[in-house]
Amino acid sequence: MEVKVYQNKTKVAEEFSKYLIEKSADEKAFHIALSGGSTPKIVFDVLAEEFAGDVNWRNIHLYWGDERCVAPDDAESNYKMTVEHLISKVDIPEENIHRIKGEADPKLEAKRYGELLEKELPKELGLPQFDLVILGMGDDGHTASIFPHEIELWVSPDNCEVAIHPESGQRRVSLTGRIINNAKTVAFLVTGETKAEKVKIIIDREEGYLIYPASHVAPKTKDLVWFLDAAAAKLLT
Ligand SMILES: O=C(O)[C@H](O)[C@@H](O)[C@H](O)[C@H](O)COP(=O)(O)O
Repeated sequence: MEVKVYQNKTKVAEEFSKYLIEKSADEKAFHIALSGGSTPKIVFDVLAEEFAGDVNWRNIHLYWGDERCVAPDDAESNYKMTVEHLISKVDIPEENIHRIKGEADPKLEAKRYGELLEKELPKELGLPQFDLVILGMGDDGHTASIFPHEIELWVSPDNCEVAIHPESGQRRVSLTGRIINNAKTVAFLVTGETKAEKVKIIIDREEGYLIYPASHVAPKTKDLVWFLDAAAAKLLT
């Protein structure tokens, strides 16, 4: 595991953009699962506005680590956020975009998306393998849409599950641990002071850390990188 700390969100976005460019430089398909939330917005803006010319978008295939069960034009949609902050600004072929259909029946969509991963992604150890999974972490230590109150979803035998947000009750389709931990690389993008406590507990594996889904992110390749701003990293020694 590698922990990279930068002074602010913009610097995190810039350094992650450079990291992505380096990782995806080979002339072959690069399959990425994106996260939702507010941190990626800044990263996508910087990537699209400052580094777009350095990425071979024809090789980039976008997927989502989770999606809210809403229409694709709903303000809550991770897909809509990604279109606004990234996809609308770069020359990525439409056929390279594999959204989770938030408007569909959640159970049926979790099944469909799980089958899509089997079909579209290369296999490693018999499971679909992403080149890169980008994750955020909630203040409660959730990641993707695996929340502490449903942590058993992490070990589901399926590629995707239907989760429920603990406060809003909103349903979501989420990748599960078997896919996330089968990725070649996992990058956490975590910023802001509200994350500092969980970042410390999880990275330093303090007592009780396993109740947080983010603590179960452990790619078999060991290639796990935390991109943090100083605020989220402030309790790390
Ligand atoms: O759909 C989502 O909301 C995300 O996938 C979620 O897991 C997010 O990454 C965390 O909630 C952190 O969000 P912030 O980046 O806004 O802190």
